[in-house]
Amino acid sequence: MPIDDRLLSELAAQIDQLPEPHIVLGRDYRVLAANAGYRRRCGSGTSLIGRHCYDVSHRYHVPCDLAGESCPLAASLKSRQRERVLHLHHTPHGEKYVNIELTPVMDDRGEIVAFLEKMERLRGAWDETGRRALIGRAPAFRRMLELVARVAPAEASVLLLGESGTGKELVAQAVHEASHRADGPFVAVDCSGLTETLFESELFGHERGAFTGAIARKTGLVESAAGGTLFLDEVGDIPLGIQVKLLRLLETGAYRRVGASEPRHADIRLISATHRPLEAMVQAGQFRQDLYYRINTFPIPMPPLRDRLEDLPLLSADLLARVAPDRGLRLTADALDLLGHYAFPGNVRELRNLLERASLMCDGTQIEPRHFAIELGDAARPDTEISTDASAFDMARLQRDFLRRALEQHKGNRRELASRLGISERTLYRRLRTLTTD
Ligand SMILES: Nc1ncnc2c1ncn2[C@@H]1O[C@H](COP(=O)(O)OP(=O)(O)OP(=O)(O)O)[C@@H](O)[C@H]1O
Repeated sequence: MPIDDRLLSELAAQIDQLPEPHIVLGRDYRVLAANAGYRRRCGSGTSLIGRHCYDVSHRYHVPCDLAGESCPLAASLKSRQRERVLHLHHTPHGEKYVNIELTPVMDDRGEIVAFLEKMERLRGAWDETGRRALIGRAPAFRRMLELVARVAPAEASVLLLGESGTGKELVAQAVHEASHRADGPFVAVDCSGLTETLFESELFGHERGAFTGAIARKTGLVESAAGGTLFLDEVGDIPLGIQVKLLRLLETGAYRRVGASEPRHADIRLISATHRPLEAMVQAGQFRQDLYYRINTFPIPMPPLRDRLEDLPLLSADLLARVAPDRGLRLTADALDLLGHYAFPGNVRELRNLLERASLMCDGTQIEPRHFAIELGDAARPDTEISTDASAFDMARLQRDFLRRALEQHKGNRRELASRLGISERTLYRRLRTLTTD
C-alpha cells in the first residue's frame, strides 16, 4: 500500500522542523523525503529521493539484512513498533557508527505505509577518525557496541566483562562520552593491588589527621567524579570492607571521608570492569552478593581479539599509525596471515606491543613475517600450522639481533628496556647473557 501524497507532505513538513537527520522511507526501502540535516550528512550533492536507503548509507545493492547487517525496516515491519540498531554508515566524512531509529507510520486502517527514520551520530570515542577511536567492525565487536549504544544514554550501572587488553577502559570512556554526563568528569580507578586502608582514602578521601601521615585533607576519587562517571577497573579486587561502603554510595549517594563524621554526597554513574568470575567469587564469599547485583545491572561481554580476527587489518593499520606516526608502515599480506594464526592471549594490547616491536625490527616500510618471528615463533596457536616462512628462520639468531638493536636504540635503564620489550627483567638478563656468550 503506497503512502498518499497528503500524508507524505505532512511528514516531510514535520521532519523539516527537526534538527537531527531524518528521512521518510517507503516500505520498498526508497527515500521519499529527507530533511536538511540528513542531506548535510549523506547528501554529497546528488539527490536522495527515490534511492534505496541501503544504497545511500552503505553502497549496498541489496537490503542490509541480505548483506549481513541487521535491518530495522524489516524488524519494524514485523514487530509494528519502533526499532533501533547501530550501523556503520558511509558519509562524505568517511565511515561512521550511527544509531538508526525507525518508527512505523500507519494509515487510518492500521496499515504500515511508511517509516520515519532518525539518524543519530555517536559522540566521542565512536568517531572512527578520532584519535582514541574504537576500531572494529566484526560481528562480535558490533554486538558489543550495540549494547554500549543502548545503555550509554541511561543511568544504569554497566559491568564490562572481558580479558585483559580487550579495550574495557576505552569502552568505559565511550559510554561516558555518549552519555548525558559527557561534559562531566570521567575518573578511572584501578582497584587492584591497594591495601584496604589506602584504597579507602584514595576512593573517599580523608580528613587532616585521620591517620598517621595524613598531614592534609585529601579529596577522594568519588568526589572528583561527582557529576560524571566513575570507572572501577578490576572491581573484583575491591577489599570486602570497602565493598559495603561502595554499596552505600551506589544506593544512597552518601559516603564518608576517612576520619570524617559528616557524610558527603556525590552523584556518580558507575561503570565497572573485571576479568574475574564475579559470580563464582560471590559463591565463595569473596564478593558481596548485594554489590554484585547492584553493579551488574547491564553486563556487556567484551569479545577477545581471537573472536574478531577479521578486524586485524583495520586495527593493525590504526595501531601502526599510532606507534610509529611518521613512518607509513604497512603489513604485507603474509604478515597479516601470520597474525591471523595467533591466539592473542593479551588481546589488542598485545597486538599493539607486537606491532611496536616489529616496527623496531623493520628498517623499511613493509612489515614482513620475519619481523614478528621472535614473539610468534613459540607462542603461535599449537593447533595451527603457520604457513609463512617465519618458521624457516633461525629464531635464536633473530632474537639476539633484535636484542642488540633494542639495546643500541634504548637510552634508559634495563628495567625500562625490559618493560618496553614486554619481558621481565630476569628474562632480559638471561637473554643479555646469551649475547656475551655468542
Ligand atoms: N577496539 C579498539 N580499537 C582501538 N584500540 C583499542 C581497541 N581495544 C583496545 N585498544 C587499545 O588496546 C590497549 C588496551 O586497551 P584497554 O586498556 O582499554 O584494555 P582493558 O581491557 O581495560 O585492559 P585491562 O583489563 O588490562 O585494564 C589500549 O592501548 C587501547 O587503546
